Amino acid sequence: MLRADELRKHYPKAVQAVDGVSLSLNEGVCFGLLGPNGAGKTTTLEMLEGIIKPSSGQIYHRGKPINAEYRKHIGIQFQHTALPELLTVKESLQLFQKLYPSPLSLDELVEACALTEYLNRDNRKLSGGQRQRLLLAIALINNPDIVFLDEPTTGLDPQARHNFWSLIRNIKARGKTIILTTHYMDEAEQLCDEIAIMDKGRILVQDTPQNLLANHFDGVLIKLPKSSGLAELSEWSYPMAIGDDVIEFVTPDVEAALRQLAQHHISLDGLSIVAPNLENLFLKLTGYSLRA
Ligand SMILES: Nc1ncnc2c1ncn2[C@@H]1O[C@H](COP(=O)(O)OP(=O)(O)OP(=O)(O)O)[C@@H](O)[C@H]1O
Repeated sequence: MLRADELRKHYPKAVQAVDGVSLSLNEGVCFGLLGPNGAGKTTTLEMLEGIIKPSSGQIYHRGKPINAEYRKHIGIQFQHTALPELLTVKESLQLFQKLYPSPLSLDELVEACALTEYLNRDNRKLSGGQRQRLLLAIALINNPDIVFLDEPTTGLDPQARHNFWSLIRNIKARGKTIILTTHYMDEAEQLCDEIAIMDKGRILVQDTPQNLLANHFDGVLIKLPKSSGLAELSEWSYPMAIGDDVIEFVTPDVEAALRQLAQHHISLDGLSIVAPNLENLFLKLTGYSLRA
């Protein structure tokens, strides 16, 4: 559906924002682009959307280099969009419908984005979650093949985020290819078939979340409070990550690790055993903690 070869973007008097990104996305996948602030996600997305030109590299849609036609096949939900003032949700959708030769009907948009209750509400009175749903409906108006979502749930409360996730799943079930950026690792784990983690303009890893975790972690993560004294031990088999309050290590053999802790008289109070998740992987690869 979409392929990018060796995309680079250099801004004058600035860093190399994107430094050789290649991607290949099949139809119907949900692809997540993750990375710390300034990693180059938005720049990559804007090149894939055809909004900015790469300094070098090429993008192909269904095997052909992208051109003016491409715009007709994509929908974009921008991170920051000003909605028309003094209009209701219904009037806004009708306004955007006029921009396209064969837009989706109001009923289809309202159903896809769960907007029935808010149709007659003034745009300015929408909550964060309702606003994002309207912006998603606007992105879907031309019935695109590919939908781009730039941090679609940033700033939403947990319930609104979960509601938005179910809309994205519905859109995916309609066969759309979805490309999203996010700072939320649980969002990527929930929604994405494939993810790429970027840093400093380059893709560090790209695969399914399951494969990435299986390839980077050999076992489970054991966490102990720092006060357990584990950090002070001179003889310990597993590499430890020591945080302000917590010590973590990965082990393929939980029983052996627990036996070792007991032999060293380390208290197991507050011990937890968890499966490593994308957040642990992100920290391992980039060394940054994530913005909430
Ligand atoms: N128009 C521009 N002119 C100059 N530099 C830019 C421009 N846009 C982005 N940059 C720089 O390019 C780099 C990548 O920025 P980009 O916005 O793509 O990162 P990001 O991963 O989307 O970050 P965030 O998560 O904060 O949105 C940063 O160093 C940024 O300052």
